[in-house]
Amino acid sequence: MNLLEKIDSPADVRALPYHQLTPLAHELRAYLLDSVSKTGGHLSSNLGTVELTVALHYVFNTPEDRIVWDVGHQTYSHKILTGRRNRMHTLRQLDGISGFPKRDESEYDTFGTAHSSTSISAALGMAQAAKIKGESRHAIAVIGDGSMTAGMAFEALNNAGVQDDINLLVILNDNDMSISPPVGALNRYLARLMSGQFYAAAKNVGKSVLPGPVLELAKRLEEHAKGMVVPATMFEEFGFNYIGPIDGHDLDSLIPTLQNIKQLKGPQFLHVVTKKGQGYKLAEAEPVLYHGTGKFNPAEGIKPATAPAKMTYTEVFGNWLCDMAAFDNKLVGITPAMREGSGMVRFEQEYPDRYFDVGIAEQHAVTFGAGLACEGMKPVVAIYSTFLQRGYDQLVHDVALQNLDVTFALDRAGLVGADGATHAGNYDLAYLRCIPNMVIMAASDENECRQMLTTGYRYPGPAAIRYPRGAGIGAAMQQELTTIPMGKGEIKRQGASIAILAFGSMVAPSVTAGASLGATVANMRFVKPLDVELVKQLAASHDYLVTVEEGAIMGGAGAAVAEALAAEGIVKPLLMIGLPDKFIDHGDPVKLLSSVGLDAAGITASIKQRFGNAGNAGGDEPRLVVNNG
Ligand SMILES: Cc1ncc(C[n+]2csc(CCOP(=O)(O)OP(=O)(O)O)c2C)c(N)n1
Ligand SMILES: CC(=O)[C@@H](O)[C@H](O)COP(=O)(O)O
Ligand SMILES: [Mg+2]
Repeated sequence: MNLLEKIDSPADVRALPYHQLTPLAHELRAYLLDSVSKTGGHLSSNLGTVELTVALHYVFNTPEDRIVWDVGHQTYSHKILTGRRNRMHTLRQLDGISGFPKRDESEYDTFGTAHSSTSISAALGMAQAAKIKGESRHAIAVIGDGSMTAGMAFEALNNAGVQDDINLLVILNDNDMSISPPVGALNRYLARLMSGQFYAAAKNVGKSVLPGPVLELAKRLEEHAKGMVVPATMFEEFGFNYIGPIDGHDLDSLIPTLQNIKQLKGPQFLHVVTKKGQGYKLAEAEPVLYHGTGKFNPAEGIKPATAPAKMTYTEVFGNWLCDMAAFDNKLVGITPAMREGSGMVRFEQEYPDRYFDVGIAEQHAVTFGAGLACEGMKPVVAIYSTFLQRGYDQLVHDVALQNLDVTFALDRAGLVGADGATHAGNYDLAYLRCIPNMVIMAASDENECRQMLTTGYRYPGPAAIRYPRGAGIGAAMQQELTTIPMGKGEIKRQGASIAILAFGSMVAPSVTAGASLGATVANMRFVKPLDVELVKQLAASHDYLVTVEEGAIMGGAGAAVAEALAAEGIVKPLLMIGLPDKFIDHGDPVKLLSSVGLDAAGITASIKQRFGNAGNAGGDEPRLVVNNG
């Protein structure tokens, strides 16, 4: 490890003699594998970008020259080379380094990423700023083939391609993988470019349409071109100077090519071909399995997971989807490139004709579902809460406004842990609740999640069911596809003085807190339509009301209760417990929930702090203060 230990910044990389760059890359890959196997994290994408990272920091004057990484999950080598090698053991842990680039973590992290396909837009902004300020820096966007499938990437290409005098380089890291195998026409196009068919086709076209002397010239060019690259139409049509495809693991290709490109003006597009998992055979063979890993022994590889004691909500969804598909042939399942994460592997196997992975294209996923619903199909859009933010206008404008029958299965609702603030599903209750026609449910356990999915699916309009990342509470599962009464909550425990109105994942800790306080606990189930009668009943029979949700307090479920009380003219002390108005960084999800008071102890403490000991069994006689104003 003697070379890597000398690297505290990219300047140290640039000071190395050229012949030491390949050994450095080898050491970097070994360090990466060792470190991630101990902490967990994104592995196969990082293994695939070792050489590209070394070459970029060697050729460009970082951080003056800006690198924007897309999705940003492949930046561990970048972090190691930019002074964070000794912090890699804290990766994605509370107060540790992020798994994605973060501006407040390092000057070399020029743009915070993690949601895909933002890099070209951001790099273009940086390039334009440099031009306006008369600065000669380069702006480089490194974007994967999966991330290239998002519309935002093409919005940026379209805009950049007509700005001829900027220093912008887009590097397409083409490993022919998303998380799952990539989908769509772009992947086929890139495969053609890589396979050389394009080159061969160009050669044949030359022979068939060129007259004598010009054909002779073409033949000479062809000989010359064999060692070069064949311009690809699409990226050139967007106004970029296209170079590639070149081997993204060969420093002897990467470095001179980047050095040449550095001398060019105007938008440049370099197509590099890499292998996801490069250099670690097990990851090369199974890049999906090694996309996001837990801790494992690299000598043995990731062991098949032993059946967990409790089912995950993702598994509940995946099983429900297959069960409902068997029952209803109008069901179609849609995922924006998250087949594994959303639990749809079995559904694809069993219902391939009704399974649609649309690529990293959340906007399209939602409106594609709307189109299906117009024709009487029953689309289920399986989408992480955070990624639905990408398809928000499509949900409002294309689904809710037309009151179309689309079901949204919102996984990763609430805090997600290691991925941190960019992936937290904290806002869906707030951003959905204000949309007319929406039904919004929050599952309190695995069985209720199944029932809510059925309820939402059978509801003839737009419905969202939110559930957290990870395992449930171990609830017994009913196999029947049963529904729950629309808009109705339920009392989980009867107490006095204090009533806790809990939503979704907060029901279980609220029941524990309620027991210690002698409080009543309601599982509200629906954020919309809210069970207003239950709210009124609890207000009439208790002195104090508390709402608890794993979502932003602002505009969330508690706000719905407050609005209902106000609408009914009921004045009652109300404490709203939920996620505060700040971004919550990465860390262990249990510790994160505790840090914001969203566990039983925290809920109890907040209630005691606000209402004193009113909650002790018995407590004051219930008083109803009605605003007769
Ligand atoms: C908007 C958005 N949707 C989905 C994801 C989840 N996601 C993370 S990485 C990834 C695949 C990215 O593929 P690619 O860009 O080719 O990078 P690779 O992993 O192949 O290096 C996806 C879908 C995301 N980060 N952002
Ligand atoms: C980088 C990215 O966005 C995905 O890989 C994400 O990290 C998946 O999250 P889960 O691990 O919760 O499925
Ligand atoms: Mg890829």
